[in-house]
Amino acid sequence: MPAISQPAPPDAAFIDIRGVTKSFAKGSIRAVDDVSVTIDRGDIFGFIGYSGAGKSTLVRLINALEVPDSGTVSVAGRVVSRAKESELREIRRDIGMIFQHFNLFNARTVAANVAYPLKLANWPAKERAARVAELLAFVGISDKAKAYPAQLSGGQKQRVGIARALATSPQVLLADEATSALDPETTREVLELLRKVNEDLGITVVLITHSMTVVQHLCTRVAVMEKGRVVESGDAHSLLSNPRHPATRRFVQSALHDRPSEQVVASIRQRHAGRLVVVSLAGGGESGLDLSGLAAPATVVYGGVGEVTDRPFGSLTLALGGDEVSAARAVEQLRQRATVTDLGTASKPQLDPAWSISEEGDQ
Ligand SMILES: Nc1ncnc2c1ncn2[C@@H]1O[C@H](COP(=O)(O)OP(=O)(O)OP(=O)(O)O)[C@@H](O)[C@H]1O
Repeated sequence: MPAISQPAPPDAAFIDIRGVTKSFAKGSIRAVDDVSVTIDRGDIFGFIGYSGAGKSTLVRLINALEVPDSGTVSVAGRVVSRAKESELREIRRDIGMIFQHFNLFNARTVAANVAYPLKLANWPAKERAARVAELLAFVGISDKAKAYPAQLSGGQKQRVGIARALATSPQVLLADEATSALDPETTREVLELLRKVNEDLGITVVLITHSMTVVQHLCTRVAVMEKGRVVESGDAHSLLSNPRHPATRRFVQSALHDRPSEQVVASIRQRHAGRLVVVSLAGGGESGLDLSGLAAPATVVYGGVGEVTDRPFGSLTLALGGDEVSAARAVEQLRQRATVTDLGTASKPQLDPAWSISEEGDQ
């Protein structure tokens, strides 16, 4: 291994992005704006956010396809953001990447596509063939070794992409919208394969997605990006079940439709005079939220529930009946069991503007 001139700071995380800014068009587009994120070894870390948020640029900074204007990026103990040309090949061998449109060589067979990085790394032909066979078996397409990409389905093409990205035994796999071109069934299969890459091979997976499904099924940690900045980050389950930033709320809402907009609240109030509360399943324990034994009768009037990393999340809006005192007691009981947002009554509404998601804001 060639000498690497710049070791990462001693306290650096496995992937350590510190104060990174990257602009384009002579500084007029700030694609990544003072971002600091740490990713631990073994994480499945998702960058989420809408188009143009800066996700791809950030990931391209991790494998040194872009150089930051300021800040540093280090991966597995070395600074990649200022690596010399001579070091880049070594660094990229350690960081595999897969793409939305697979980026396969159409004129080469599956086996030749997977062998390509090994050829670049000067592996002898015999060892190359053995490694390719091993990789194709791992991704489950041994029978397609001699096929050409045009003869494969989207899911099979992404399996080839994954096998090729794993060829040189990287420590990190970057996935840029890797399932966006696939149907839901194939998406689930590819997500399972990525989980296997993480669990069986111990590879840290960093993915970019605008899909809640991907985050729900795969990510252990997430960072939400908006306008070049990371606006919220943390453990996937707690962040998605208790989103604080409006961008995160919109993201969860777009998939789960669990929280009523102001307009929906107004329409619910026409049918229910009592107090409305939104209870998040985040605090409801591993198995869900117990609604039994409340001091006031509770009617579910809105909500959405799903799973993240095999634990329930989402929220339910309840209309509490009975008198004011029993409703207040029921709210206290609910607060013992879950995170509660009190929307008040029609005569005393308490809608927190920061919490609410207007129809306009939904994307
Ligand atoms: N090479 C470039 N030259 C000029 N502008 C760029 C370049 N790369 C990215 N940008 C701009 O930087 C901003 C962030 O782009 P980026 O692709 O990182 O966002 P994204 O969140 O990945 O979005 P998408 O999901 O659409 O790819 C956008 O405004 C984009 O147009």
